[in-house]
Formats: sequence, C-alpha cells, structure tokens
Amino acid sequence: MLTIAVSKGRIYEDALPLLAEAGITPIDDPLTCRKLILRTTRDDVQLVIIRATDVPTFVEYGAADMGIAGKDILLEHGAESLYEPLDLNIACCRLMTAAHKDAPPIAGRVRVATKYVKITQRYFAGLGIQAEIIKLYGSMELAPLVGLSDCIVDLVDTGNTLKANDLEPRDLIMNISSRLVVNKAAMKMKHQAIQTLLDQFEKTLAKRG
Ligand SMILES: Nc1ncnc2c1ncn2[C@@H]1O[C@H](COP(=O)(O)OP(=O)(O)OP(=O)(O)O)[C@@H](O)[C@H]1O
Ligand SMILES: O=P(O)(O)OC[C@H]1O[C@H](OP(=O)(O)OP(=O)(O)O)[C@H](O)[C@@H]1O
Repeated sequence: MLTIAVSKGRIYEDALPLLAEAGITPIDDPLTCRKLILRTTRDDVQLVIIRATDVPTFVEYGAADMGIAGKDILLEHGAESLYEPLDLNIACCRLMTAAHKDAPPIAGRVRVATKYVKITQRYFAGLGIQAEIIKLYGSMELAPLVGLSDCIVDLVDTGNTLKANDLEPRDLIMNISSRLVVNKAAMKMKHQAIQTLLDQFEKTLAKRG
C-alpha cells in the first residue's frame, strides 16, 4: 500500500486531475466524509488530506510514503531529509515582501509579520537588514494596517488581497509551486511502485507542457 499525504485546500483541488491521470481518484469525498484515510480507485493507494504544514512531517517519519506540498512549506520546514523528485507546477504563486502603498522602502530596521519565520530571517539577513519577526498564522495583510508590523512576507497570486488592503508587493523572495516529496526509506523499500507513479506523473506534466 502507498500512502500519499496531500495538503488540503487548493493544492488538493489542483492535485486531483494529476492523481486521476495515474488512476487515483478518492472514493470518499473529504468535504463530506469525516474519514481521515481516503480509499481510492486504486487498491494499492490511499490518501491522507492534511494541513499543509503537516505534510513534510508525515513524509519525513514515513507515516506517508509520498506527499504533495508547497515549496514555501517545504523550505520553512527544512525538509532536507526528503526526496523532491518533481515540481508539479500547481498552486503557483510568489513569496514576496509587501507593505502599505504609502510606506517608505523596506530598509534599516524593520518589523515583519509572517508565518514564514525561517525563510524571512534568512532573506533579511542576506540583505543585511535587521528584521524583528512577528509570527502569525494567517491574515498577514492585516498587520501593517493596524501597526503591528512595517511589512509582511506572504504569498501573492493575483495581488487582489494586497490591493484590497491598500498594500503593494515589494520584493520577490521566490516563485512557489507544489512539489512531490518522497520518504527516503520508502523510495528504497517500495521502489517499483513509487517509480511507476513518478513516471505517470511525469508523463502527465510533460503533456501539460
Ligand atoms: N493565493 C494562492 N495562489 C496559489 N497558491 C497558493 C496561494 N496561497 C497559497 N498557495 C499554496 O497553497 C498552499 C496551501 O495554502 P492554503 O492557503 O490552501 O493553506 P493555508 O490556509 O495557508 O494552510 P493552513 O491549513 O495551515 O491554514 C501554500 O503553502 C502555497 O504553496
Ligand atoms: O494574491 P491573491 O490572489 O489575493 O492571493 C494571496 C492570498 O492567498 C493566500 O491566502 P489564502 O487565500 O490561502 O487565505 P489564508 O492564508 O488566510 O488561509 C495568501 O496568504 C494571501 O493572503
């Protein structure tokens, strides 16, 4: 049996067509069913749909053989112990700094609100900017509006959330997409099954161009 951990929400939605091409369609719908392990149309594959931040942990410990998670989450987690064989090119967005449209350029000493503490620390240290980082778990855009921080580090896609809150994107930290990660022991022990699945995903991605 292969267990694949998938981030719930937009990654799960975007991953469904890719999984379907490999013959994997969940039998149970996670939106209506309270079951945490989902059976699929393939007897040898089951899915666990979990919080994005938990995916690397499940795969690292071998609780899941493979996982699908955003590069943002993988970098923040520090998932060096995982194989990352495929960029799935789904849930694409950008990790950026952003500030109020009338705020001065980010320089000197700044307060930054983010849920990406490690990435942010590394980024500002690289620029030689002294950053005080305030960890938040969501709605980062609110922080500069209420004086909690000078700027934020968050994901930007359409830019609508920033715009709606009088913020503007400033610097690109990195482009983000979802990656397929594999537990190293599983890669050896279940090599045949995993490699076949990787080949199937790769074929679909190549077709998509
Ligand atoms: N606006 C976006 N456009 C495209 N991809 C995004 C966007 N926001 C987030 N993502 C990607 O989807 C992943 C999951 O984001 P999502 O917003 O679904 O979960 P979340 O609400 O941040 O997670 P949590 O369950 O921890 O609250 C992110 O890690 C990122 O890789
Ligand atoms: O540029 P946009 O297209 O507006 O997308 C950016 C927004 O998307 C993500 O939030 P999400 O929708 O996941 O909400 P949450 O982080 O509060 O769960 C991200 O944290 C931004 O707030």
